[in-house]
Amino acid sequence: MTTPFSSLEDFVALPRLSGLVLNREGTRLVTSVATLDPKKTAYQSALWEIDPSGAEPARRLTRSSAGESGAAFLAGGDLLFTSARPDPEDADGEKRPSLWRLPATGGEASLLVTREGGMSGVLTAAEADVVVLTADALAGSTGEEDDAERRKARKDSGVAAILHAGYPVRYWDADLGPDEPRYLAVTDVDGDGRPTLDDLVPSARGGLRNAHAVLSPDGRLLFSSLTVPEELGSQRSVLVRVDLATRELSVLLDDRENDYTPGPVSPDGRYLAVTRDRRTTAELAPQSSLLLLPLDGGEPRQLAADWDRWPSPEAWLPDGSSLVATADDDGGAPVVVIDVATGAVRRVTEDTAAYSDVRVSPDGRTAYAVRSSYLFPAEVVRIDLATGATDRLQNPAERPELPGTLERVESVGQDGQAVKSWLVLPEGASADAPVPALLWIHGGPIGSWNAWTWRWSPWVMAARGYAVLLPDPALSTGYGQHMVDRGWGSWGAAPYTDLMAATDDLVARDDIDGTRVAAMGGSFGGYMANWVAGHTARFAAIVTHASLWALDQFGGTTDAAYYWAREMTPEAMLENSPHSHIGSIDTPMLVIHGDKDYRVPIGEGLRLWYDLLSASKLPANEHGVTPHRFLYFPDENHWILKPQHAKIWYSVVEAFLASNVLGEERELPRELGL
Ligand SMILES: CSCC[C@H](NC=O)C(=O)N[C@@H](C)C(=O)N[C@@H](CO)C(=O)O
Repeated sequence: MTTPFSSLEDFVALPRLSGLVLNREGTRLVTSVATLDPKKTAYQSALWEIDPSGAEPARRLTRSSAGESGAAFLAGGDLLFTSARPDPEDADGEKRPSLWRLPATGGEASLLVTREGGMSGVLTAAEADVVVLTADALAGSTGEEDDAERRKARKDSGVAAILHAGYPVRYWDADLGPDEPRYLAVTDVDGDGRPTLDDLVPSARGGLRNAHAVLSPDGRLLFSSLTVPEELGSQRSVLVRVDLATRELSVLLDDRENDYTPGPVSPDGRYLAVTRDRRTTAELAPQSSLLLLPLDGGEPRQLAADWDRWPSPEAWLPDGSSLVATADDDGGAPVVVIDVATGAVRRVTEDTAAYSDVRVSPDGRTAYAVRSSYLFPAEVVRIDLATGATDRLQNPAERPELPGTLERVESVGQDGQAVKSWLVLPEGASADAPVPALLWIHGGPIGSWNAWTWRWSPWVMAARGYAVLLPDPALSTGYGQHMVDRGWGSWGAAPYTDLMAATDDLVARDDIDGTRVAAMGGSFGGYMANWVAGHTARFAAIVTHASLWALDQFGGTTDAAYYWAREMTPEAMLENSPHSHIGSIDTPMLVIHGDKDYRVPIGEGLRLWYDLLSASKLPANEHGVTPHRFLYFPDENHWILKPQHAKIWYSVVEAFLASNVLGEERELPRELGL
C-alpha cells in the first residue's frame, strides 16, 4: 500500500496543525497550519478558521510568504496575529514581526503595531480589549525609541558580543542577551491613531518568563513567572502579579522548594490556577501539582491531591465550579474536569489521544481542543463535557492513511512494575513473514510517547518494513509518581532494564524477527541508546541523535546545568555516564548531531565520534574506515527542522539500518555529495 509515508517528499509535505483559540462568543475557532514554502526548504504557517458546529469546511484566513502566528482574539471579536509580512501602506518599510489586526466583520488585515526588535507572542484579555505583547528589549534600553536606536547601532557596527554577569547564557538554540523578555502593553488598542507600546516591568531584568503569562479576564492584571537567580548558577521561578494600571509588581508565591507557573484566572477573577513543580534533589524526583490561589491574599490550596497524575490546567468552566485540565496518563493525555470545591477528578475524553489547547464554550457544555496520537497528527475536535463524546471537526487536512497498525503492549520490569509501550506494526507483519524491529527510546527523560511527532515518525519506518516499539520506561510520565521515582538519579538502572524487558517481549513475538533489531534514541533517548551500546550486543545497530555521552562535560556545558546538577552529584554523573563503557561497544553506531544544539551541545557528539573511532571494539582501521557513521548538521539545533534536512535524516537512518540490520545497501541522497 502506498501512503504519504512511503515517499519522504510526501511525508514532509503533510500539513502540520498547532494551537487553537476561540472567540468570546464561542462562534469562531482559529488554528495555525504549517506547510512547505514554494522552495520546499522551510515551513510557513497560516491561520485557518474552523467551524465549531462542524457544518462548514475549514477556511484559510491569512496568506503571506512571511507566514502568520500568535493568533489571539480581542474581546470585541477582531483577530490579532503576528507576521513579518510587508505593510501595503508602507512600501519601503522593513519586514519584521509585527502585530496585525483582522476585523471580525471581514476585510483585509491592517498593521496595528510594529517595533525594531519584533515580538514573540500576544496576550489578550477575555472581557476587555487589552493587549500585551511578549517581546525582547535590550537590557539597558530606557524605552522603545532608545531600544530601537541601540539595536540599530549594534547592527550597524556588526557587534554580536554579549557580556554576561549571570546564568544561563543560552537556551535551546538561542543566545540569551543582551536583550531580555519584556511585557509591552499596547496602549489604546481601539483608538484612531497607531497604538504605542509601554514596557510594563522594565526593572525585572531578564527574569520574566513570558511563555507562561496570563491576563485576568478584565485585563487589569498580568500573572507571570519571574526567574530569580540563586547562588551556584541556580535559579527558581516565582509567581508574580503586575497591575497594568499602576505597574506595581507583587510576588505571590516564592520559596526555594518549588517553581511556580501561572495557569488561567477564574471567570470571576478571584482565583488563579497555578502549577507547582517541586525542586528536585538527588533524593527527590520531580513532582508537579495543581494549586488554587485566592487572589485576595489567602493561602494556596492543592487540588486533586489524591490523584497520582500531574494535571496541567487549561481552562475554567464559565461558572467557576471546575477547572478543565489535561494530564499524561497511560500513553495518552486525556481531558479531565476537576471540581474546585472537592478536588474530585472526572475523566472526560475516553480515547487514548493526547489533548492540548483546550477552550471552553461560553455555556460551559462544550470544549474544543487539539488532539493527536500515534494514529493521527494534531487535529481540532469538539468535546461534550458531560458525556465525553468527541467529534473531529472539519479540519484543514484529512488524516493521512497509515502503512500499518498500532497496538498497546505491556511488559514487566525487574521489580514487577508494568512497562507499557505502543507498538507500530507494518502492513503484512505476521508469523509467516516476521519483520525487523526498532526500539525507540524517548527523551526528557521526564515524558511519554503519547502524541504524534513529526521528528521521529514511526510510520516512516513502518512504510519501510520495520516494526517500531515505543516504550515508556522508568522516569516516564502518566504512570504515577512511583514510575518517576524508580529511575531518578540512576538512569543506567531501572530505565535501562525496563527497556530490555520490553525488548525481550518484542523479540519473543512471532511476527517480529528477533535477529534483526536495532535501537534508536534522541536527546535523553540518545543517552540511553549510548548506554545500551555499552551494555549489550543484542542490537544489530544503534542510532544516537543529539545524545548525552560524557556526563562529566555535559553537566557543565548544557544550557541548564543547574537542572541536571540537582539530580546527580559529579560522582553519580560519572557512574551513569555512557562514555565510561566505550571499550565494550561492538555495535555499529550512527551518531547524529546539530551544531546549534545548546541543550545537548555538539561537544557530546564530537567526543562520542572520536571515542568510537579510537576506543570502541569496532575502531577505524588505518585508512580511517569504520562501520560507524556521523551525520553532522552545521545549521540545525537539537532537532532537525528544515524539511530538506529531515529527508536527509530519514534517508541516512534508513540506509544505515538497511546495511546493518537487513544486510542491504541503499543509495544515499545525492545532496550529501558522496
Ligand atoms: C531544563 S533542562 C531539561 C529539560 C528536559 N528534561 C525533561 O525531562 C530536556 O530538555 N531534556 C533533554 C535532554 C531531552 O531529552 N529532550 C527531549 C525532550 O524534550 C527531546 O526530544 O528533545
